[in-house]
Amino acid sequence: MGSAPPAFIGAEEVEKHLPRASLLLPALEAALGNFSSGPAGGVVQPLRTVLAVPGHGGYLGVMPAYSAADDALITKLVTFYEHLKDSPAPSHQATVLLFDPRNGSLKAVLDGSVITAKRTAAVSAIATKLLMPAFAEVLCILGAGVQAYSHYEILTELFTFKEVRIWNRSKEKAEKFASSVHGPVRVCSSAQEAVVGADVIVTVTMAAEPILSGAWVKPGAHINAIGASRPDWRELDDELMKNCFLFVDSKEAALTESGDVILSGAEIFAELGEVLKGTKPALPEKTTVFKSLGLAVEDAVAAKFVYDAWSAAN
Ligand SMILES: NC(=O)C1=CN([C@@H]2O[C@H](COP(=O)(O)OP(=O)(O)OC[C@H]3O[C@@H](n4cnc5c(N)ncnc54)[C@H](O)[C@@H]3O)[C@@H](O)[C@H]2O)C=CC1
Ligand SMILES: O=C(O)C1=NCCCC1
Repeated sequence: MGSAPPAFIGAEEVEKHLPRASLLLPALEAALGNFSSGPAGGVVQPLRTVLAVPGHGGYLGVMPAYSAADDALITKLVTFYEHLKDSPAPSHQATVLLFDPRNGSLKAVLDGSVITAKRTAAVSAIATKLLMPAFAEVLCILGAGVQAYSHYEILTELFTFKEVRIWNRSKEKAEKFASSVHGPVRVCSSAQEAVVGADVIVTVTMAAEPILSGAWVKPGAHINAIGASRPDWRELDDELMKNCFLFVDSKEAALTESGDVILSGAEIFAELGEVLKGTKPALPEKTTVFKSLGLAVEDAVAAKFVYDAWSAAN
C-alpha cells in the first residue's frame, strides 16, 4: 500500500486556519532561536537557491528547511516578478510542500502566498517588540502591497500607535489601503513626509533604489526593512545603513542576498535569533534596522501550524 495522497490546502483554507499572524509568534520565536543556534538548534536550512528568469524580470526561489523542534520538513517554491503591470498575477506567488520527516512522504501542498505574507509580518513584529523605542507613537509604512497589509494588521494588533502613516509610489494605492483597513491611516505625499518623526518604519516595496533616507529618520527609531532581496537592490540608503545597529534574520543570507547590506558595507550586529536566545542585546534605545530576507524555517513553522489545524478539523 502506498501512502495517502497529499492534501491540497488552498489560500482560503490557509486563511481560515491561520486567521491571525500573531498565532505564529511563539513558534517563530523558538524557530529563530533554534536557527541561530547552529546544529544544536535542530534546524537544517541551506541558503535558498534563487533562479533568475531572463527576459521576464522574474525569479524563482527554492527554500527547503527541516526543523526538528517543529517536526516539520518543507520546501517553499516562491516566484517574484519585478514588473507585472499588464498582468492580473500578484508580484509574489508561493507554494509550500510539507513532507513527513519520518519517511519523506508528501503530506500536503499548501498555498504559500498567505503563509509568506503572515510569517514575514509576524517576524517583523518579533523584531519590533525587541527593538522599537519605548513609547513608540507613530508607525510609518512605505509601500501598499500585500506585505503592507499583513504588517499593518499584526503591528496594530500588538502595539498601540497614536498615528499610522502610509506612502506609496502611486498615491492611489496608498489611498485604497487607507480606506480598506479598519483604523485611521494618514496618506502621505512623499516618503519623507511619512518618515519624519516616525518611531517604527516598515519598508515593503519592490524598489531597487533607496526609498528611505537616513537623514529623515528620527534617532532611536526602529526600521523593519522587508524588500530589496537581491544583491543589487536597495530600499535604505548608505547613511541609514552605516548609522544604525543592524539586525538580520540570517547573516549568511544578508551577506549574499541583501543589496542594502552588501553595497553599504554595513556591519551586522546580530541575528534576531541571537537576541531571542539572550546571547546578544536588543538595544531599543538605538536606531535599529531589522533586515529581513525570509527564512524557510519560518515557512516550516507556518505550514505545520496550518496543517495541524486543518487535520484537526478534517
Ligand atoms: N523578507 C521577506 O521575508 C519577504 C520580503 N518580501 C519583499 O517585500 C516587498 C513587498 O512585497 P509585496 O507586498 O508582496 O509586494 P507587492 O507587489 O504586493 O507590493 C509592492 C509595493 O511596492 C510598490 N513599488 C513597486 N515598485 C516600486 C519602486 N520602484 N519604488 C517604490 N515602490 C515600489 C508597489 O506600488 C506596491 O505598493 C518585496 O520587495 C518583496 O520581495 C516579500 C515576501 C517575504
Ligand atoms: O522569504 C520569502 O518568501 C521571500 N523573500 C524575499 C523575496 C521573495 C520571497
